[in-house]
Amino acid sequence: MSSSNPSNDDGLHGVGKALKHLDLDGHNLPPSPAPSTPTNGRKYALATELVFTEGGDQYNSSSVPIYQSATFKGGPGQEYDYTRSGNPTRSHLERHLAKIMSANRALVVSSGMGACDVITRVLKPGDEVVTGDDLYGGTNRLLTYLKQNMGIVVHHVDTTDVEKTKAVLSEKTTMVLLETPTNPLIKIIDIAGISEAAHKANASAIVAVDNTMMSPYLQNPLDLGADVVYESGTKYLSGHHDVMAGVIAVNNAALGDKFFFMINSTGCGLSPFDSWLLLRGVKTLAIRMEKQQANSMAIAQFLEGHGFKVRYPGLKSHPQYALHWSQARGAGAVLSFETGSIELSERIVESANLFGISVSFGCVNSLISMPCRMSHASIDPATRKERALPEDIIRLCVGIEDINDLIDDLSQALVRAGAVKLTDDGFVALVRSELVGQTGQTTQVVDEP
Ligand SMILES: Cc1ncc(COP(=O)(O)O)c(C=O)c1O
Ligand SMILES: N[C@@H](CCSC[C@H](N)C(=O)O)C(=O)O
Repeated sequence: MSSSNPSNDDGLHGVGKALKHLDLDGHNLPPSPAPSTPTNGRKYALATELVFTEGGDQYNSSSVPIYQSATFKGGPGQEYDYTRSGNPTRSHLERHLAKIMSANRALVVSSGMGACDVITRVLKPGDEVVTGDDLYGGTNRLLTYLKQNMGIVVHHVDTTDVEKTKAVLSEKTTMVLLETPTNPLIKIIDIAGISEAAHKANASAIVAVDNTMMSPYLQNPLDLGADVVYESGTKYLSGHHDVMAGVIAVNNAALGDKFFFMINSTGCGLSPFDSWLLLRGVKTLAIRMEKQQANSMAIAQFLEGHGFKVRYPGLKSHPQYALHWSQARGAGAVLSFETGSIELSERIVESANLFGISVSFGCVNSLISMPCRMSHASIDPATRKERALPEDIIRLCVGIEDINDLIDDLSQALVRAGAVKLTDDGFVALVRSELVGQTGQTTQVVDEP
């Protein structure tokens, strides 16, 4: 790896020149692992930028080296002294992510919830947060903790409705925290509309968007007026369920510095090896996402075509189809559907074979889960009811397997679970009145949301 000594910038790889433009915060960084494009913004199409990195080390390594070192020798003034504060492998990943997230600065931490923690640490007692009524269970849990223990006022509103959201925004609003599509109800939030309203109510309000469901390949909230975008890198960015990570990206340098301060102070920066794994995963994001969405669309159409109520923004029946496509470039690969009965949903989930029963999404393997029992179990039943989260909802997180195998697997699970009745043309979902007492099971029909 080149040292910070300018005499080593011999121009052989153009690294010395590129450096002048490397850091938009004005830091004149040494030629340690450089991003592929020496400017913020992209030179190539996103699919190309995802794979295009130039390490610039002295051996021209094709893969960025893992600097598995806690400390760096040298003394004051050097760029890296201690991995909690900074590490070349992590820096390379951060610069690469900034480029693909349309940001001036990206920071990587040890999980998506770690990212949410870093962002919400800027809040002070008395500050007000406006957020949605359908949120990942862990985010809801952290916000509830802040409300109950840290004196933060948290408003949960139906953020699909800009007018209802405006009604709770005020000069006291310090942060607006959005998810779109939401997990697990796949509701769509107008990022530009709410960002504008939030900044009108309080010019210094921070609009933070959890972009985990879409990834930077499909949606760039910073381009739509958000101040912060964060993601669970555990999902699409890495893609193989072999690493936990969180990513935060901003254009505002002061905000970036505040988040870096928190990361260095609390020690949640991503480890060198996990940074390397995430960088490797990001390179295949485009190809994975294309295949996962194509499979998801086919599955959504299959389920809807057989009479199930499906929530997926790729379907024209999605109530916010137009809004979603006005701000995103694809529908993603998470969909949910209802059966009318918790027991029936359980039997479907247990009858699937290729769809593994697991929390999380964004992996190359397909997954099936019941959010109320799994990812969202930390939201108490009364709150779930209040927020119209159907107890029977099944979430499918679609992978890259062969689509015929996935549809066969799902068909068998639906038939084995007794969720469908056979017709001359194949099968169709049972309607609620047909569910009561079917196949001798104790099937309790859940209320229509
Ligand atoms: C939408 C969303 N945001 C954030 C997180 C938190 O990510 P992590 O599990 O990496 O902490 C998750 C899932 O865990 C999620 O589904
Ligand atoms: N036991 C975990 C559950 C993780 S859920 C992971 C993911 N966000 C999903 O939606 O499936 C916890 O309590 O956080």
